[in-house]
Amino acid sequence: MAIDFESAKDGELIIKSNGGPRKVFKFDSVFNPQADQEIVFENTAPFATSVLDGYNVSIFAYGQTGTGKTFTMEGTEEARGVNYRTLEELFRIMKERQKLFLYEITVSVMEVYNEQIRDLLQSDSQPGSSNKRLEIRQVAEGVHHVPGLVEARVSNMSEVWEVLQTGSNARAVGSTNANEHSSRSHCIHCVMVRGENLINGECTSSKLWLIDLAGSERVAKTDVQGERLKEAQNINKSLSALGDVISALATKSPHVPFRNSKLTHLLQDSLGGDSKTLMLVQISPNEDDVSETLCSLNFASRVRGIELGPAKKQYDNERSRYKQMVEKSKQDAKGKDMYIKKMEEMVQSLESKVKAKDVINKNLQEKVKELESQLLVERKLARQHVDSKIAETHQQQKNHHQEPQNALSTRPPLATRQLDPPPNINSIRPFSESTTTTTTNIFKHFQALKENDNPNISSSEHHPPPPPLPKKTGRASLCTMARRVPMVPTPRRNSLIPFPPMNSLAPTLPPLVQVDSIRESANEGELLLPQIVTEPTKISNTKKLNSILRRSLQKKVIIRSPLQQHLRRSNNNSKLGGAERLRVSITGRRRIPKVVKESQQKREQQQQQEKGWNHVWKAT
Ligand SMILES: Nc1ncnc2c1ncn2[C@@H]1O[C@H](COP(=O)(O)OP(=O)(O)OP(=O)(O)O)[C@@H](O)[C@H]1O
Repeated sequence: MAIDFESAKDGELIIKSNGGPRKVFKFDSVFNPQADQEIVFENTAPFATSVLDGYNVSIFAYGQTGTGKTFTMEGTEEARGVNYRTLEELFRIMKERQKLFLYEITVSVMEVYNEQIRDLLQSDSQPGSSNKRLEIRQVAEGVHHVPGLVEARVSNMSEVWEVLQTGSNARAVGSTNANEHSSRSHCIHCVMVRGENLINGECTSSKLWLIDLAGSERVAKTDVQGERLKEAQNINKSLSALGDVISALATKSPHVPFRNSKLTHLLQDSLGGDSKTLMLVQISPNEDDVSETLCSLNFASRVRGIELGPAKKQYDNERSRYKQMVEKSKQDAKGKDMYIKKMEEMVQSLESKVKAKDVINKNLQEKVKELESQLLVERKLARQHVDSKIAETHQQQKNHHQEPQNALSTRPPLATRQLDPPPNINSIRPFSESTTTTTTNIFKHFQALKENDNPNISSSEHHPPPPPLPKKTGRASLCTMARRVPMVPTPRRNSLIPFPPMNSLAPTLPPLVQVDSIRESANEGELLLPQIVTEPTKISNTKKLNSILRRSLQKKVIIRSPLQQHLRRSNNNSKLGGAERLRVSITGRRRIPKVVKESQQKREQQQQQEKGWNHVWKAT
C-alpha cells in the first residue's frame, strides 16, 4: 500500500511511492478507510455552531474522481453524510437556543455544470439540462448572490432530507471508467441562517456552503470522449481556478482571481477572508492512483496553509433596522389600537347616555299626553256641569217669568206698536250687570231691527214702518261668530291645579242666557231675554261663571297645537252657529265711565286671585 494509514497519528500522513521518496503531509485529521460517517462528522460539528453564531462557513469535498466525495457529503439513507448531519446539528443547537435566539433556515441547491449555474430545486429541473441560466450578482460589498435561486425554508429534518434528495436527484451524473455514477458537476448546497437575538435584538445572516466538487481526473487515463471529455475539461478548468485562488490567498497576493471560474466567483465570500473553511480531501489508497493522490494532498496542504485571519460575525444591519422599524410600527399600532379602543368605549358611553335620554323624553312625552288628556276631561266635565246649571237656571227663570211672558204675548204685534225710545247707550252694561228692564228694552229694540231687516217679512203687510231710529241709539247684536281669542298670550294654567269646585259654585250660579233658548225664541218671533240678575251677589256669581266659561274657551284655544288649531278652525267654519260660538255683545257709542270700568276690572281681578286663578280676564 502506498499510504501508511497505520502510522497516521496527529494528522500526519506518509505516502510511499514506488521507488520515490517518502512524503509526509500534515493535516488536522486523517481518517482511515474504516472510519464511518459519524467519526468524520465529529470534526465537522463545531462548524455548525459557528454558523449559528453568525459566521460564514464553507465545507469542501475535494479529491480524485471515485474516491468518495459524494459519499462523504451526501452519504446514503443508512449512512447519512456531512450535509445531512450538519443540518441536523444546526437544528439541535437551535432547539437548545430557542429561548434566546430565533432562527430561520433556508436551503438552496445548485450545480456548476460546464461553467453554468443550475438550480437543482426548480420543479422543471432535469439532470444535466440547462433550461434556466442563473447569474452571480454582487448585492453588497463582499456579498454575492444568485437572483432567482429557490430558497427552500426548512423547519425540521424531514424537510431537510426531502430538499437534499431533490437536489441530489437533479444533479448531472455520468458514467466514467473511474466511477459508474460520476458527478459531472460541482454540487453546492447553500444553507442560509438568519438569526435574531431575542435579548438584545441583534440580527445575523450567515451562510453555510456545502460543496461536493467534481472529481479531478486525467482525461487520458479516464479515456473520455465527446460530452464526457467536454465535462472533464470544464471540471479541470474550474478546479484549476480554485487552485489559483487558493495559491493567491496563501501567498497573500494583491490580486485573487476569483472571477476566473463560476465556482470561485460563487465562493468568493467564503474563500475571501471572513469565513471559516473546512476541506475534506479524499484520496485513493490504490497504488495506481498515487500521482493523483499526491496532487490532491499537495492541493490540500496549500489550502491548509492559507491564513484567512479571524472570522467575522455577519451582522445583518439592514435586518436589524427593519426589525427595529417593525418593532416601532408594532408599538405605534398598539398605541393606536388603545386609542381606538378608548374612542369606542367613549362612543358606547355616549350611545348609552343618548338611549337613557330617549327613555326620559319618551316618558315625558307620555306624561304630557296624559296631562293633556286629563285636562281635556276636566274641561269637558266642567263645561257639562256649567251647561247643566245654565239649563237649570234658565228653566227656573223661565218659570219665574211665565207671567210677564204671558203679558207680552197679549201685547199687540211689535210692528204695530210705537217703538220705545232707544235705550240710552250710556246705560248699557254687560248683560250680566244690566237691569232686567234695560235688557228687555234693548232686546225689544233688537227684535224690531231684526224684523225690519228680514226681507221675507213685509213690514207693510203686518206692521207699519217703524219710525226712524234716533241717531244715538243702543245696539244689540246677536251673531254666531266665534268669539275672538285675545292675541296676548296668556300664561298656561298648571293643569294639576283643579278647577274651582263646581259644587261650591252651583248654589250661587247666576242664571245665564241659554243661547239655544234665545234662538228658539227668536225663531218664534219673540226674543225674550230672561231676567238674569237682580241682586248684587247674583251679579257677582254670574260674572264668575262667565269668567270661567270664557277662560275655559280661551285656554282651549291657547294650548292647542297648530295642527289642532287648524282642524279646529275648519270645524268652526263648518259648524257656525254652535252654542259655544255664539257671541252676544252689547256695546254703546258712549264709553263706559273710566272709573266704573276700572273698579269693575279691579273687582274681577281680586275675585280671580281669591280663587287662585292666575289670569285676568279682559272683557272684550
Ligand atoms: N467510505 C466509503 N465507504 C463505503 N463506500 C464508499 C466510501 N467512499 C466511496 N464509496 C463508494 O465508492 C463509490 C464512488 O464514490 P463517490 O461517488 O462518492 O465518489 P466521487 O468522489 O463522488 O466520484 P465522482 O467525483 O466521480 O463523483 C460509490 O459507490 C460509493 O458508495
